[in-house]
Amino acid sequence: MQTEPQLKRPDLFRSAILIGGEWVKDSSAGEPIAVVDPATGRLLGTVPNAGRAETARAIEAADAAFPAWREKTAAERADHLRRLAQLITDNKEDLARILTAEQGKPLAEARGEVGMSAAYVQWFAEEGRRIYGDVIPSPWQNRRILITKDPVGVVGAITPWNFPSSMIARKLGAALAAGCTIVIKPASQTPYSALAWGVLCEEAGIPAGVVNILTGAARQIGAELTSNPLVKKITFTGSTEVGKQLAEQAARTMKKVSMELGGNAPFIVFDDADLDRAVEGAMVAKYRNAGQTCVCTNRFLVQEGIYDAFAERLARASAAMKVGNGFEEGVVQGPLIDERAVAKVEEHIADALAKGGRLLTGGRRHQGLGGNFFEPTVIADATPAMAVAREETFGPLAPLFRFRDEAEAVRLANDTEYGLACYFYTRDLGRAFRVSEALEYGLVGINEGLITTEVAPFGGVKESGVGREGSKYGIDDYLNIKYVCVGGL
Ligand SMILES: NC(=O)c1ccc[n+]([C@@H]2O[C@H](COP(=O)([O-])OP(=O)(O)OC[C@H]3O[C@@H](n4cnc5c(N)ncnc54)[C@H](O)[C@@H]3O)[C@@H](O)[C@H]2O)c1
Ligand SMILES: O=C[C@H](O)CS(=O)(=O)O
Repeated sequence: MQTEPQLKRPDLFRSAILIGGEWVKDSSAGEPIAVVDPATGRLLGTVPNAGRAETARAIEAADAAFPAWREKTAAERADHLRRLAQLITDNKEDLARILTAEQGKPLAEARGEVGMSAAYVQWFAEEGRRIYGDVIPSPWQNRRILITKDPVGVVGAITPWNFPSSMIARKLGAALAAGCTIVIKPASQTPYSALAWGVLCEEAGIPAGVVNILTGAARQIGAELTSNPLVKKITFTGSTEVGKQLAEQAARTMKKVSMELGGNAPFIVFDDADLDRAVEGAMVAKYRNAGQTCVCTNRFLVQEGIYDAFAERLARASAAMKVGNGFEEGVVQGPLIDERAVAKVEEHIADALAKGGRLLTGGRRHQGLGGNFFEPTVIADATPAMAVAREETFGPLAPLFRFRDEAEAVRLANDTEYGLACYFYTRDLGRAFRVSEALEYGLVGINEGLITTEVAPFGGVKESGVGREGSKYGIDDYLNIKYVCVGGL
């Protein structure tokens, strides 16, 4: 039995894909895909299983829509994006309920994600009007040098299940503001948030073909997006493993790529830290979205002088968290996305305990709830030999590593192929600058555990990806720079 969420606007809950302004149920890749509520296991509905044929049609529709969309003025495109941002805000409750139903996060977090989504769209509505070029002093008397920035064209976007709305906002907002058109493939676990975006894009007056949304066979859709010569850019958010595959595929037709990939965030607590602030920051940096965010702390590095006090406080706060269905009042941690995610957390815990880790709280599937629910877990005496030191857990597991001095903390923090987010707590100003400058990461939180905002560049270094989303930098990846030399003057 289908149990779609209760909405004020049931029309936002779409089980069809959007190609060239048409809602269709074509499924050339096989049977429609079942979407289940990760909290209850109940069927929410099915969505089309699109393959290469539908993807090629969507790319052609985006290509056909590109000339007229790019010819609009930046102000005209901004009007559409502002209307979209307002529609997202006006429908926040329904969009949040769809998000919690398919992804599981607590409703309060889902509302926050939808709010962030509107903020990204609003931000790029404004940024699109500030795509400035240059006039460069010419080295020649009779020539002038002009620099313009042009939209790249058709964009292929592939997004993850953990932030099914805001990961679209960061891409769609920048792409459309730049004058590009887009084909989006959301994760099969969470398609409904993306399809609701399609409804609101239509209501915002965005012309048919500018935004196309496909659900279906990831490999087939990805293969078409990365190989079709009409697609000029690929923007991907997801695991490093898949990101590398897509970048390799896209290289064969030299497409621009933006890659927002995996992380292994260290959270460093120095002896001089404000302990209350450090614990408060640790809770949000670890347990947001049940630990399923790319910027979640994966390793706690705690200086030996404050180690026991921090460990005791973090374990106590973790044990006090209310775990349950995201629709339930007061719940602060929902289910993990699926059985595979639960198994990975269990593997990391078993490995840590087998290698000398000491369990302080949690450590197992939630005894009362079962299913995909997992107890917030803190393990002390973690060491670099453990899997959690190198692999992204992507769940509610907090391993505590001990260090002696600043140099060791920096060495441990940087000892990873990832470089997305990191956090550290100190009240020493000199240390704040020394450590921030030494850490090899794209995002640094000093005495803060939640730093994402649309006004700042989001992205990583090393194997956490390339490119930046949000901020004044986020639109650059959707533009080509053109040098015009005007001669014979
Ligand atoms: N850096 C960021 O901003 C950011 C944000 C969210 C998630 N992530 C990362 O994403 C991962 C978790 O998300 P996930 O499990 O959805 O990642 P994933 O890489 O498994 O999937 C991401 C998207 O890629 C699609 N996909 C998978 N294999 C594909 C293929 N061969 N060809 C084309 N598309 C393919 C999926 O269907 C999904 O839409 C974590 O590693 C997390 O750190 C990073
Ligand atoms: O999972 C990755 C998201 O980018 C997290 S955030 O909400 O943007 O910080």
